[in-house]
Amino acid sequence: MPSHRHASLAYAEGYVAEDDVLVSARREARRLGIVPVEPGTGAALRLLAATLAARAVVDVGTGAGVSGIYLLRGMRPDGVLTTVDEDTQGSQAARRAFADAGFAASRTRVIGGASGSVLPRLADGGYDMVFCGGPGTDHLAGYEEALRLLRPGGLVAFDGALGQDRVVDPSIRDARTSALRYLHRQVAEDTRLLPALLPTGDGLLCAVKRP
Ligand SMILES: C[S@@+](CC[C@H](N)C(=O)[O-])C[C@H]1O[C@@H](n2cnc3c(N)ncnc32)[C@H](O)[C@@H]1O
Repeated sequence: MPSHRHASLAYAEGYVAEDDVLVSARREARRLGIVPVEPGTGAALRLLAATLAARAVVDVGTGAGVSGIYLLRGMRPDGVLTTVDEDTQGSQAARRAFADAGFAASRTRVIGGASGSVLPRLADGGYDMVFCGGPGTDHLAGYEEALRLLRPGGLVAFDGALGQDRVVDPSIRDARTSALRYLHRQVAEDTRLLPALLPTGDGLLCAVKRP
């Protein structure tokens, strides 16, 4: 790797500056022991939501609302973010962060519960984008649900896809890393999808559902 590669990646990660609302949501996440999306990943999510002119987005793993704020900032002004988390403290912090960011309560559906029980209740083909920001071990289930939830031309994105740089090391075979490798293969080979693995943050695996 060229000598400045790491510096370039760090530069890219911080390229889009975060405002006070995001800094405060990030601080609250840290206080609650939640790991939010990296700034570069957030900027990518906002970009993707804007490119889709997204009106309906699912955020799996609300955390303290950092990914949700980025998504809402990319969505259409009348768009609704459906965000799911089983942790009530994080969800309360996210509600406050969305209000601080100036979003009306009608723009968010903050649903408490495990993704495995909430996602099956959401409408088939009703969403422009699904962001899976929960644990990598849940991504496979998220992948199956996302294909059902997305409209044709919609996009799914998985955070943490590089598994803290463990995925590229073939000697590492723990369950989480193996599950991520399996997800990579499934998404790459799925003829219904057009994939790309973006090396932002801990890796953002994206795929568009072919129209
Ligand atoms: C990495 S954090 C998400 C951070 C958030 N996307 C952000 O950028 O602020 C992962 C979140 O997933 C939630 N989570 C983990 N397993 C879950 C499950 N099975 N169903 C719903 N939420 C889950 C955790 O409570 C945690 O808040």
